[in-house]
Amino acid sequence: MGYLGINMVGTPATPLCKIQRTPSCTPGGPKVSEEKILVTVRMRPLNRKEQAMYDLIAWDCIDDQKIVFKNPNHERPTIPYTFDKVFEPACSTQKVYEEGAKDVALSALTGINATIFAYGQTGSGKTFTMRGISENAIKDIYEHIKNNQERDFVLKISALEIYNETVVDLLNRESSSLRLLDDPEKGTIVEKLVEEVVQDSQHLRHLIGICEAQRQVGETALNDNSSRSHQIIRLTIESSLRENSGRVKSFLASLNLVDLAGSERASQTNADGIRLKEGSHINRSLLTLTTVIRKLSGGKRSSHIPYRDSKLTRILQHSLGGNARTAIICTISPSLSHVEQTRNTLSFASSAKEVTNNAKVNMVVSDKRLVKHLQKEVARLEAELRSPDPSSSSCFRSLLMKKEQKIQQMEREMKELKRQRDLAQSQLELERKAHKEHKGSNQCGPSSQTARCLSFPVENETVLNKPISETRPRNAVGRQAMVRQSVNSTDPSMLVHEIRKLEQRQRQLGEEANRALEVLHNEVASHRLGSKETAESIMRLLSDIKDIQAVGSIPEDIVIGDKANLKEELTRLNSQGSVIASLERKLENVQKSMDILVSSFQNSEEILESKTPEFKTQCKKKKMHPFSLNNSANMQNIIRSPCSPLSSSRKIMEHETENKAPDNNNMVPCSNTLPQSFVDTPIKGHGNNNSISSREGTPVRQANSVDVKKVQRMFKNAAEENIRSIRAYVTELKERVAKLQYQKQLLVCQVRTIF
Ligand SMILES: Nc1ncnc2c1ncn2[C@@H]1O[C@H](COP(=O)(O)OP(=O)(O)OP(=O)(O)O)[C@@H](O)[C@H]1O
Repeated sequence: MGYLGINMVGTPATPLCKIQRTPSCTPGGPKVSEEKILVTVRMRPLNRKEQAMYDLIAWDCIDDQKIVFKNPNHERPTIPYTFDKVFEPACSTQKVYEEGAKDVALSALTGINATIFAYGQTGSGKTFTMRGISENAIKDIYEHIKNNQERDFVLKISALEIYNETVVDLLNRESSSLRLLDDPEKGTIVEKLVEEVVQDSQHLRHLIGICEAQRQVGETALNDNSSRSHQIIRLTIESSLRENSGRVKSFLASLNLVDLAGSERASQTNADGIRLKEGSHINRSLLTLTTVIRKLSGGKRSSHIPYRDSKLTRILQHSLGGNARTAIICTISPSLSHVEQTRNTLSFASSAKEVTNNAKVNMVVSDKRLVKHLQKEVARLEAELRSPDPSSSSCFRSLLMKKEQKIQQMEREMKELKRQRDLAQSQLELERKAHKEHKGSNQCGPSSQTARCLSFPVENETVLNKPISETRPRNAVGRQAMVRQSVNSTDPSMLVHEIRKLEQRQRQLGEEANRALEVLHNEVASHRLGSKETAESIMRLLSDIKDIQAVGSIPEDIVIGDKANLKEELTRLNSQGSVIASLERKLENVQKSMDILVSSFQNSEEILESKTPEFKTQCKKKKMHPFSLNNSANMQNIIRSPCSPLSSSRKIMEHETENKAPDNNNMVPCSNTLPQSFVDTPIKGHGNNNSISSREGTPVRQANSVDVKKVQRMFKNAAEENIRSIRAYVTELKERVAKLQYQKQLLVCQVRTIF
């Protein structure tokens, strides 16, 4: 015997979520949803013992549904019992099955639980009837399977007996008492009850035979072969149908074939000892069964139903007012001697027929194809998670890296664009300020012509051509902005560059001043003007300016970008502050010297004019101070200078000298690095003192026929204008030095903020 490894057997109750609550039509029967228990009564014939005792038949089956107690004495009429069917003693088991069990039994083939009871006193024919019912059911079940090839049927069988309130597995006799467990969906189940798959009808019959053989039997006064236990044979039938959609619908139901122990009282069986004990247990289960039936029949479903008072009622709970179709065949003895037991049986049957069950089709809907597909998909995903595809992961990784690189590049571009925007904004601001300053500088004064002759950048021209009071704030803002830009760029080279530019400008100023003083010296010397002290003063000025140039020179070994060198440079610049102040003072002295020269020149003229011709002649003969006025050729040079600011004097001379023959021997080239007033004036010792040059390069011969007084007046005017020009130039130099000093101080302050 092969057992299926199912440890628990209960009334089939598929999971609620899988049950399709559709009314079903049992084979040959109506649709079922709610119905009362089918109760029939079978009366056996008088057995041999009863016949031997001349026992009377006390019951009469007046029709197929009514049975009535025959009153032997005819004292009073009795009320017949009415049931679904009443089978007289001559009725065959086949007919009992057909009319009292078949419909219910075959419900299990369509997913409806079914239970067939045999209830009656001992020896009334319960076992006899149930054997016939089982046989017919097996035959019909397999006939149905044979006629329904489109469905797949699986039959399983389990069998137990309840003996003295102990559950015993009839298919595994070696097992001990089985426990009953409560399952939320299936109800009461029997733990470890063997359930075996049935191969065919013969196999089923064979197994049922084994169960019969295993059952507890004993001899009683009423039955030589009395069953002393309640036997439950359970057939579980599962039928499946494959639909075109791939879904599978399965019916799952059980058929309980129950052969109860005898319901007689112990006294009636003359029981004592073991039989008495058996009877008490038997009666306990039967008493509970009766109580349950009576309560269920009274319509008291809401009240407590004592299913749990006996193992029999616990196991058969679904069949008693639950999800099952139930048929009870009450077997009775016809003999008058057992009339009371028969009355009890009929009373029980009368109650049972009032019990209503609520049978449902137990259908399991499973989409095996879908389930298989999902299972495969899950398995594939799990495998992929465990060992991800290297190609796909590397592809994702490289894609991610590319994205990150692109993001970084965009961030860099954004940063650069922001930087360029900020730079453009600052440059625009500087340009705007420079433009404003440039506009202001276009309104330059009389000295602009001289300033433009200097080789300074336009920016400096702007500064230099403005009065200090006006240019300082603007210049400070522009310079600060430039230095701020240098600081912001953290480039020390820009600071050094700025310092060097200032130094260069200072040096250029010094050179200009030097040349101016040299010209002045020559001029004074050629005119024999001034005193000896004046000449010495000018010489000292020349020497001082040369010293300033020497001091202002920048060491060439400055390493740009070196902080230490920058600090040294800063110190040096600070020390030059006093030098510049000194220069400023000396330029003031130059100014004073100019004033003295002018006054001395005027005095000389006055003295000269007051002298007699004799004195003039003496003067010509006498060798005078180097600054004597008898160098008329140099006077002419100054007067005739084509670039001199004194254009009126030049025009006069041109007018006076036109139609004169040219002299090619006294040509002096013009220089572009000096103010025109000085460039076009030959420096003494650098050319022929007796020659006269013009801008056009046409030599002018000395005119001896010109009136001396007129010439002297012309010389006087020209000298006065030249000296005024020199004085204005020196004044400009003074202003420029002051501006440079201011710029340098500003730059020094800005450089200090870096450190
Ligand atoms: N309808 C019947 N026709 C002929 N014989 C029957 C009929 N019913 C029962 N018998 C016979 O009566 C005897 C007792 O029957 P059975 O064993 O089935 O009684 P029982 O109710 O099962 O008793 P117990 O409860 O003690 O097991 C048997 O020998 C059986 O053959």
